[in-house]
Amino acid sequence: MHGLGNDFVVLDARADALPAMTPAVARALGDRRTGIGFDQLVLLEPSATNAFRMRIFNCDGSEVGACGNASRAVALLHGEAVTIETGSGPIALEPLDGGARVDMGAPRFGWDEIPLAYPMDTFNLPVGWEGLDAPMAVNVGNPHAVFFVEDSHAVDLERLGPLIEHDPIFPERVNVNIVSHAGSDHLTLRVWERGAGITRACGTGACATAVAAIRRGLVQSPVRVTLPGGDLVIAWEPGGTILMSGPAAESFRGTFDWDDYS
Ligand SMILES: N[C@@H](CCC[C@H](N)C(=O)O)C(=O)O
Repeated sequence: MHGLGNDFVVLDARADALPAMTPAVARALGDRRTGIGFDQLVLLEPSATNAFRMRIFNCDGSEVGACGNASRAVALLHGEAVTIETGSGPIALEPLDGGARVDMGAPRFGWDEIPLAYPMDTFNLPVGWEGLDAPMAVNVGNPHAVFFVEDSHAVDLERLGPLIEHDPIFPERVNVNIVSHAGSDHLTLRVWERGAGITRACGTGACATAVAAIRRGLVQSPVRVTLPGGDLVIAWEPGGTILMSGPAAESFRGTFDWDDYS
């Protein structure tokens, strides 16, 4: 499945259990030349607290708490409104025609909630990397640094993305968002994803970016966020939860032999 070209392999183990997923199996499946290939692997499992549980693995094998685009894909697959368990708490999915709306929960801004290595002002982090300065740090189920620039396409994200992702001030690494202001309710965004690199779209990146831009007074909710793969609409009022709307699609279904990857 994919959401704006951010692509996923979705394994549905809600009714029939699969062998245990490990970082090594996720990495092997995620290899675009020797495996199936994806930005994220999504594993659906039974849940003790909600309708079912969604686990998310980046293509480097790391397990993470949230994925906005995959949440819309899972909403489409499930086909009816449902609240599910994720590593970062429950989220509410509502399928729409050709996509979904997801309540991603409330953003968090505490330095230890991002998390950062030590106390810092998360509204304007007092740090910079070669001209990329003073990002806002936001956790929307996963950690994001949001940099506002004049022209997001002029930034060498391929080179700076991994530098920032692995900077020791982010002990759990970070997703890197480069945003330019396109209008009073419109932003343009490119994302270097933690554990996956540059993707065509990042749903949580769009959420973190819209929240950061609203907090800085640059735009008003709802915000249209244009990513290389297309547009998402993000609604958020301070103190509330984030509503993300956008498309999702199924690409194909198939089978593979687990033994080839373990
Ligand atoms: N593609 C995603 C985010 C996936 C997880 C992220 N790379 C992380 O490590 O936190 C999205 O659509 O939100």
